[in-house]
Amino acid sequence: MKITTHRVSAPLHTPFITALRTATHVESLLVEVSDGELSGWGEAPQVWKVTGDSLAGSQACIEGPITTALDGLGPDDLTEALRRVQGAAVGNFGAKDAVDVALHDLAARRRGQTLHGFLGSTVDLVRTDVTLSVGDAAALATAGRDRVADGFDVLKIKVGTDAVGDIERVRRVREAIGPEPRLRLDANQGWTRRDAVRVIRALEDAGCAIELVEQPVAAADLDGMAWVTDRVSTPILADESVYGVRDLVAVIRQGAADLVNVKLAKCGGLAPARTLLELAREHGLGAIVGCMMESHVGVGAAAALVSAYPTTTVNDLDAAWWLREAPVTGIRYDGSLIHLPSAPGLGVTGLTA
Ligand SMILES: C[C@H](N)C(=O)N[C@H](CCC(=O)O)C(=O)O
Ligand SMILES: [Mg+2]
Repeated sequence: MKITTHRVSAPLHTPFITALRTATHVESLLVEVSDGELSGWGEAPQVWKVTGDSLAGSQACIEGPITTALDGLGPDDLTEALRRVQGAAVGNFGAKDAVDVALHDLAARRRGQTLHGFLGSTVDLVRTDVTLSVGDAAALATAGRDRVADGFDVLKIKVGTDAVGDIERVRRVREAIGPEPRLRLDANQGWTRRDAVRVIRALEDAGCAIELVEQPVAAADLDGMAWVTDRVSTPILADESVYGVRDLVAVIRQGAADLVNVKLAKCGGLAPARTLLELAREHGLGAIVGCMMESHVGVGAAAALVSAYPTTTVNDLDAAWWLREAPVTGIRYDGSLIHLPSAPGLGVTGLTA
């Protein structure tokens, strides 16, 4: 098998702003694994402020230890190939994700199947929420109304930059969109535990009907997250606190959250993501599948996953919707619905530009 990497810098139509970072582009390494005839595709997004993965680091890992680990292996032994990818290096989840997905994609194509079909799915539509960037109350209220008009019925508001102001911002969005659309919040680690309880209780008292609050406190502060989870009625979703199985076990043991956000770029691809979803299910923890700011390749793989392994609520797979133009063919958005491709694998036929 031959592995080729392509650096992609794709502009967004609107800046994506969280408590951790501002992105104007998706910066990704697209990875192509070829058997000489067919290619499977995967994606390693650069997210310095979340995973710490960079294009250069992912490229070095893929061209170095991962390529060495796969040396001499044919495309038919998917299980062994996936095992070798995970064992090739410590960390480097973006690099492992890209090659894991590309290997799955190649295996699906070799059978003439879509990736979601290969994973066992019989559905080709997946629902997503849409994110509202950090902003002032008026801008958020307008963006909320616009997204509902675009056909989204689950909105995720980025908060966490200023706890007191967050209460008013969220209240204004709820007022602007009315009672029907679901609202969820993502603080991206921006609050202290006391801020988190104060904000969430204020929103509960104001009747804002928040579906869930994602990563209220610092990733490493599981005690703090458990403290918050114990003190509010709104479900708490662990994101940056959970990369792999060890992290999820810690969250479960401490009762630190009600749900977990599984992302391919945090755990290293489809195989480890399935393990996490299974573990969450066995322990009665809710789960969603999310994404980093990444393109149709990474989001397409995550959408294929949830079409085969349903989660407990609507997933957070809007990243590719933010792109001004698609750098590859594959999934397509229609309001809150993601149409999975009918072409083999992820439906990627090469770079469009
Ligand atoms: C894109 C998705 N809706 C999202 O919000 N993901 C973020 C991290 C994305 C990034 O910073 O690249 C999250 O859930 O924290
Ligand atoms: Mg998050």
